Amino acid sequence: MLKRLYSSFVPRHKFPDYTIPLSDFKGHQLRAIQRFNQLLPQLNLLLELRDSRAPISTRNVIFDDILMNQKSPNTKRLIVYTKSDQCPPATLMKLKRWHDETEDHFMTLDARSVRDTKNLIRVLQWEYDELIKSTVGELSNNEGLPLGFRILVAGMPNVGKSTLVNSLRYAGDVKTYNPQGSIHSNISNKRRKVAKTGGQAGVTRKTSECIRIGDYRGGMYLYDTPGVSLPGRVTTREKMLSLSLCGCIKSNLVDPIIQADYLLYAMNLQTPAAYDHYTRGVATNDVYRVLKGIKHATGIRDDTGAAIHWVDKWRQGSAFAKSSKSPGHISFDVETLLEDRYFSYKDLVKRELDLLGPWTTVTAGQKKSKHSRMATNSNQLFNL
Ligand SMILES: Nc1nc2c(ncn2[C@@H]2O[C@H](COP(=O)(O)OP(=O)(O)OP(=O)(O)O)[C@@H](O)[C@H]2O)c(=O)[nH]1
Repeated sequence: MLKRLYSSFVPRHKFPDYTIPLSDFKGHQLRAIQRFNQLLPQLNLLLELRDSRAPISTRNVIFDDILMNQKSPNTKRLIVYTKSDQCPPATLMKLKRWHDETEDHFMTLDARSVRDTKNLIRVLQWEYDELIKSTVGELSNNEGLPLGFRILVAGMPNVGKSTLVNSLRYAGDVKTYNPQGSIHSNISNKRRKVAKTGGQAGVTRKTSECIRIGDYRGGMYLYDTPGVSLPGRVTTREKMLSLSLCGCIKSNLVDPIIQADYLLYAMNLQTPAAYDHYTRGVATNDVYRVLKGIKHATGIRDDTGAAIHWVDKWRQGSAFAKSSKSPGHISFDVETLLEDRYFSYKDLVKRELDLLGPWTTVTAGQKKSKHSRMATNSNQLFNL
């Protein structure tokens, strides 16, 4: 029955040309970038987090630029795609191909899972060993470097940085560990929570002090950082919508009905079964038809309220959790649906670096008067 209804359905292949803001860049994010630049010479690894539901949109070209322009190119990068529990399997295959092409190291994980975090710790220990081998020449018994292994956890707002920092801190300290029993277990021990987490963008406002994880070779040390958004000139309308669905920009920046329409657009390109319980099994390009079904199912009275409710469920990742008939997860980035001959990740990286251009004029640690500081910031924001 559903198949028959879908077979005549043609999804939109282009999203309508709505006007929406193209940046959510804030003053504290600029300060975070200044702090990155300050810390860079003593860092061993940049742990760059991206949301696996939107691997393209949550990629921040600013980190590429910072790493490329570092004076002593010692800092390595490991890309971590979080929220793997909500990642469509097809995206995983794409990630492997893309990163093979660019020769980046990457992994996917659920930042709340002790098992996944333990795997990450093993990778970090391996990186630490490699660093010791390359600097000292050989590995000796549990001896580390004088400053330990220093890691900066960075990424867009709300991708799960603080959650991962808490998990790493917890998993690094756990001495007895049962891999079977620990899958997806939440870090519930509040005493171990060193970083504040939350479902909204911008919870972390300042780069943390060093946080020690475990005692491997004298310890590994983390810095938790505020999420950094994209400058306006490297964003697109679709990117902002994707970021909005992931919670990486303030939820009220874009009209909720437009967000709901984008969600519908993405679902139609993947699986209308993700919403058709609201439309009696019918696939549609009409967002108001879906909102009508949501209003009916929830008792919400207005379209905006229904749109907020629907988008929020997807943003939090709870939309499928309660449904036994889950048709799978949705990618918010439509690039992940394109065949390789229509989309090249490598080209995208290059294109975004060109678009960003020479922008890193922020000099770390400069002391300025309040007035000149505000002027610099607004000029830089203007340039962004
Ligand atoms: N399902 C799922 N949820 C996650 C995962 N990682 C983080 N979250 C949730 O995502 C939300 C944001 O997590 P945070 O750790 O606060 O994100 P952040 O990157 O530190 O955010 P900012 O402080 O705004 O930069 C929280 O509600 C977390 O519970 C994950 O791997 N899977």
